Parts: sequence; structure tokens; C-alpha cells
Amino acid sequence: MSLQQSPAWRALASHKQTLDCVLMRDLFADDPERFSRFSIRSGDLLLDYSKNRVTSETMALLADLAREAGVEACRDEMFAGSKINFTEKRAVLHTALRQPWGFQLLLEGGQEVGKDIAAVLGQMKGFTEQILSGKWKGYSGKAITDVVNIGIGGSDLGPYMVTEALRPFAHGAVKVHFVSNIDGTHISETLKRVDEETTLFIIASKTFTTQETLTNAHTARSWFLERAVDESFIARHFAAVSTNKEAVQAFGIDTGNMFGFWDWVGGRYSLWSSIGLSIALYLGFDRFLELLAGAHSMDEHFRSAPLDANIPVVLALLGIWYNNFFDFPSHAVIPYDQYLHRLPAYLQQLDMESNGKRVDRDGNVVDYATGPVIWGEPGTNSQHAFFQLMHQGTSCVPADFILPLKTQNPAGEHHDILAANCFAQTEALMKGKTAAEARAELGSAGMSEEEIDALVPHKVFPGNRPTNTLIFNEINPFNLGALIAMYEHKVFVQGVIWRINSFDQWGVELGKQLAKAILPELGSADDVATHDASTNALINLYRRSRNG
Ligand SMILES: O=P(O)(O)OC[C@H]1O[C@H](O)[C@H](O)[C@@H](O)[C@@H]1O
Repeated sequence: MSLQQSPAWRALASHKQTLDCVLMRDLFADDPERFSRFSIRSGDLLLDYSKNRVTSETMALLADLAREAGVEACRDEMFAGSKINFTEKRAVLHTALRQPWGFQLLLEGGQEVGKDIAAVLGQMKGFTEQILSGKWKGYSGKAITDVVNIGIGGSDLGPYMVTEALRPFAHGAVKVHFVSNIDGTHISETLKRVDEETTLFIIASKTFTTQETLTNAHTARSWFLERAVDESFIARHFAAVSTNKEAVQAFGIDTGNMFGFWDWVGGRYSLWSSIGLSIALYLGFDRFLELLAGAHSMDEHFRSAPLDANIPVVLALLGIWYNNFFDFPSHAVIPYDQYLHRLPAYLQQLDMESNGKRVDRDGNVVDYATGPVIWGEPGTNSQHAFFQLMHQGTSCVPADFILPLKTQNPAGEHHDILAANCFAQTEALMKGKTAAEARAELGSAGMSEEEIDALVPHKVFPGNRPTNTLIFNEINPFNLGALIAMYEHKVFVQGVIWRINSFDQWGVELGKQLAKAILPELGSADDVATHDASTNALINLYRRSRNG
């Protein structure tokens, strides 16, 4: 049966019509219990979803949709190690990486997952302690002071986002730098800030075939050898994180400095694996374990809470409610915490690479929307940039507002002002401002009736724009782990309901293939004529400029 013909979907479609003219401001006025009815707490995390266009009936019907889609059974299959990434014939076990010590899981084929994870964690712990204590020396006998993580996509976005978010928890012995872009500017500017005698390069690539990462790694290697000269010194300054041992060896990195992981860790789900080595070096190993423990606590909540009291499930269902029943095509994430400034970028990969799919599990083109466009910027900066559209634009953008109760940097009134803005924005988006309210306001400003008539339409806010507010005590490794895992599971639940494979990413391949074909053409002496007219002209323009 097609998804849109399923009983739960049809019930939601007809229920939606009953809500078309309902205003959230009236729902709040009618129900003083609305906040407690529509909020969930898990540990330190509170989700307030009362500012959504939902009633108790909506939430019950949405939970029916999750039940009908078999969300609970699919979730259990993921945790058990079934090969739910069927196009790549892989299990999806990032949750195993944050299980407590002693965890056991035997995979088909004989892999003892818990044992393998513990071995790599032990290796990371030893390495981290050596670097941070200064026992590990660079080629000239000095301790390491700078770590440069070279990776892209999942091998960059997670560690970069987390190390930015947890700056107040830095161990202090090393600084971390992240190089991802193939644009030579990125590596060049980074190399200007470090000294080869005291720098450790981590080449982070699941496949160890990614063009950007290998090119940047070779540039770093040449830069290092120009200064240190002796190739045997590479072992003191280069480490690799990968699933591909042969390629690491071929690059010339000592496999003693290689940290492995496994094909059942997707790139965008890999910060919990040895891809998190730069995080462990920045924070110290114990804090890396706290991050894992926080994620594990969210895994436990996701596995045990009933669907209607399950934070990731509720977030997923609300996303589907707007994406599929209201046709709102995007979703914003607005962290009111400067340390979380890379969270929207991280979530773009997590969500859009996972659920940006157009065929269902049987290979049929879907006739409903799947993953929305995810975007965002920290508050309050975003208020002064794109909130105009959020309040008065023609498209409605549901949004998550994220706020820690405590700041890491108490300074005068800053945090109160930040929090006041966060609460004010969700209130304004929900309530809006009617023409009568705008008129009354303008009247008290002493304007003429004519002036008021002309201005009122511009001053009206339609309101009824949905938001979730996520609050926790403070940003720390544990809470950040829980927050990230929450979003991972939200994305998972949506993928199950949309009947898609959230764990492959074939859509990134075509561009890579074509770039490989175009690269040698850029050096060709003759005009290129094998592409379409636009691509030919652009290549030839570049060629002429490049080749003089
Ligand atoms: O870690 P790597 O194998 O170098 O892959 C890095 C990234 O590149 C790919 O194109 C994928 O789209 C991402 O999911 C992946 O995280």
C-alpha cells in the first residue's frame, strides 16, 4: 500500500483540514496546561513542543503513523546490527560506539563488535595520554602543541562542530585545526599558523580515497618534509583514522599510528568512532567518554520511552507533519549559544545526506516529500539576518530553538538578553500581531488615520509559525552527546516513515565522477568540445586563463 493511502496517513490528511484555521494563540488561551501537555524531559534536556500546530488528537494520529511504519521494530533492528543499509549491505551501528564498557554484540560473519570498539578506544586513550602529557615527542624532541585534522564531510563536520561547542572544556595542551576544503587556501592558511616540529596531522578518511583529503594530506606531507627532511620523522607527526589499512600504508603512515573503525559506521555518524580522535585530543580522553555517555543516555531514551513521550520520535513526527501535510519545505535550527555555531552545518549533512532521497526501499520513486532543507545560524545573529522572512515571508519555516540555561561566560546581562530574545522570538512567531493590534499601536504613536491605514498591512505578523524549544542546563560533553544523538534518531525515524534508506549517499557520486573526467581537460592545449555548450565554455574559459 502506498504511504499516502495508509490509514494513518489518510487520517492525518483529513485531521489537518480541521486545523487549517486554528490559531496556536487560541489553543494556548483555551488550555492553561498546554506547556505541560506538550513538553518532554529526558535527563537534563527539555523539549517544549507546545508552540506547534497540533492538538492531542494530532499527536495521537502522528504516533499511529509511527506505529504503522514499524518504527519500534526498525529501531530494534538497527540496534541489533541488522543490515538496514541494504544498498551497501551494511549494518548501522554508531549506537554501539557509545555503549558502556563490556558491551557485547556478535555480528553475522563473526565480528565481536564490543571487543573491537574497546580495543580502538584503548588505543585512542593511550595515544591521547601520550600526546597530552608531552611524552610523545616530535622529531626535534619537542611536545605536540597543534593538531591538524585533515578530513571532509563526516570526517570533519562532527569533530569540528564538537570541538567548537566544547571550547570551555578544552584540556589545554593542544590546539586543534580543521582542514577540509580542496581550495588550497584552507591548508595554506592553516600551515601558516603551525610549526612542523610541534604539529600532529590526523588524516581522517573512512575510505582513504577522498580526493580532497588525500590532496590536502599530500600537501601537508610535502610541507612537513621540506622542513623536517627525513621521511622517518613522518611517524612522529602523522596519524590516520580510517577503515582502509592498505591505503593508509600506501600513503606512508605507520600503521601503529592508525586508528581503525568499521563499515557499519556511516561517515556522518562517525564522530563517536576514532574519527573523534581530534575531539579526544582537544578535550582529553575522559571528556570524550562523557560525550559518548551522553549519546548513550539518548539511545536509552529512544529505545525505551513510549512513542508519544520520546523526544526524537516526537521531533521526527512534527517534521513530517509540516513537510508532508503543510508542504513547508525547510526546517531551521537556531542555537542560542555561540559555541554551537557549527551545529546547523553539521545537521545539514546528518539530515540532508541521510534523508535527501527520492526512491523508496523498493526502488520506486516516491510521490511525497522526503527530507527538508535544513539551515540555520546562531541567535541572535540570525534575528538580524533572516528572521524577517521567518516572521512575515510567504513561506513558513518551522524551527528548533536551542538554549542552555547557564552560560559558560557570565558577563553582565549578556545571558539574560540572549535568553529573552530566544523566548521572545518563539512567542512572536506563535502569536503574531493582528491588524487590530498593529492599528492600536500606531494609534498610540499619534499618527493620522490615513498614515495608519497605509502602514497597518506592513505591520501585521500572521503568527501561527511553529517552533520547538530545546533547553538544557549547560553545554557540556554529556549534554552535547545527547543532543547530537537526539538528532540522529530524529533523522532515523523520519527515514523509516518515508520508507527510504537513510544510510547510503549515492547522490554525491555523479559530481565526483565528472570532476575526475574534467580535471585532466583543464590542462589540455586544445579547446574541449565533449560536454554541453555551457560546460565546454566554462572549461575553456578556465583553461585559457590557466594556460596563459
Ligand atoms: O571519510 P571519507 O571516506 O573521506 O568520506 C568523507 C565524506 O565524503 C563523501 O562524499 C560522503 O558524501 C560523506 O558521507 C563522507 O563523510
